[in-house]
Amino acid sequence: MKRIAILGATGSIGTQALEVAREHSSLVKIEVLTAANNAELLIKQALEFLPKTVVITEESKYQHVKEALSATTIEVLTGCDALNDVVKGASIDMVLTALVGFAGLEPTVSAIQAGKDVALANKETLVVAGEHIMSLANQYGTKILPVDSEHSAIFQCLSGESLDSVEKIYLTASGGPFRGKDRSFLAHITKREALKHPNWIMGQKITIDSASLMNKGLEVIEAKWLFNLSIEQIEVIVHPQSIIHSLVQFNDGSLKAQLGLPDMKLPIQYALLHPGRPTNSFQRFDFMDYPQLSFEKPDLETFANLRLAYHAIQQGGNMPCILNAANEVAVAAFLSDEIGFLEMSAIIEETMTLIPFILSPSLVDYISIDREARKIASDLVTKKKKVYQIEK
Ligand SMILES: NC(=O)C1=CN([C@@H]2O[C@H](COP(=O)(O)OP(=O)(O)OC[C@H]3O[C@@H](n4cnc5c(N)ncnc54)[C@H](OP(=O)(O)O)[C@@H]3O)[C@@H](O)[C@H]2O)C=CC1
Ligand SMILES: CC(=O)[C@@H](O)[C@H](O)COP(=O)(O)O
Ligand SMILES: [Mn+2]
Repeated sequence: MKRIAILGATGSIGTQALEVAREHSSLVKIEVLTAANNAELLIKQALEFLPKTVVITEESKYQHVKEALSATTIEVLTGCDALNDVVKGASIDMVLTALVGFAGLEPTVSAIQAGKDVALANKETLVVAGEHIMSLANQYGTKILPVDSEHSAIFQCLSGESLDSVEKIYLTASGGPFRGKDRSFLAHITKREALKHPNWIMGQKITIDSASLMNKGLEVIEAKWLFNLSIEQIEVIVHPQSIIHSLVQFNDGSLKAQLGLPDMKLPIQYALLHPGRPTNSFQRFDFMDYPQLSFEKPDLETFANLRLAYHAIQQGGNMPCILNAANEVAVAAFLSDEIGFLEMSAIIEETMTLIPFILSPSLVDYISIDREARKIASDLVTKKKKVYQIEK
């Protein structure tokens, strides 16, 4: 029985992880569930899975959750610091980081330091501090199991192989809803259009990241740290059908790919139950539904965010942290109709030029770098907001 804490249980990954837990109730026991705001869903989940502890980080929702669970023995905690404590519980084997954004970093560090394996969905953690996280996992002897579909694919392709035999990897990208469009088109798109991913149903932040290709940029950085690769060994290839989830090319030129329907339950199950592959009732692939799989080069001129992410990781140091923070601010501003789609890249690029470069930040430094980058990016949003409102 794997005893699991799910951070971000009410989100897209969190709810699908609970579907996996339902499917494999004899193999998975849910010990902890957390949410930020969605008290009603958290309560419903808690009453079904009866975890030891739940956390609602938004303090104003605490009393409501506490009262709703008063007839049970479930412990109810609140506040962001509770996430750092709850992952250390003696009864937990693995922590699934399914919360979104920089907020994933500290609980992941706490989980590793407590010797817990991490099923990592929260890619922002590795974008910000990948080198630290991987060396911490090494130091504490814990495993980092990728949940992100591309990284799960690479992880599966590497099973039984030596990392030394990898020539390069191909990270597949759907291209998002605006594949093939130019910048004049992107200047006028709405958030409704950007939130329509062609193949995946996901949380709002990652869906916008997919539309801008920032998601692929974050994934390049995530792959670098997870698999100890140089940036030159990571190539993005657009594959609009999202059936091949990524590929590894070995030194002899041979390629291995992992394929499947675009369904996150598969990589979630693989991470939670690794190395097992228990059977399940999930839908099977039918080749006749996909007679053609196609490939294209990504358009780095139109989709500047992918270029900026490559630039950030080539520079290293605090740059990926700045990129990530500015992106989180820009995506939130786009989602609240404060700026247009193209302004997101402009804000990220400008923020990256305004913060002094630091080559080797400590884990603690990342908290202040993130804060500073958010402040600068927010000021840029305020400036651009005025122009955007006039032009709209
Ligand atoms: N969705 C997908 O298919 C994929 C997602 N990922 C990655 O997985 C992570 C989660 O994505 P996704 O499930 O789409 O996101 P969602 O927005 O759907 O869910 C986020 C979850 O985290 C909680 N949360 C949000 N902000 C905070 C915070 N500051 N502190 C604590 N908890 C918080 C939310 O609670 P509440 O509901 O109460 O707001 C919710 O439970 C992201 O890093 C994403 O990039 C990777 C591959 C695929
Ligand atoms: C499901 C998953 O892993 C997402 O990260 C997905 O890859 C997004 O699709 P894009 O390829 O459009 O970014
Ligand atoms: Mn992905």
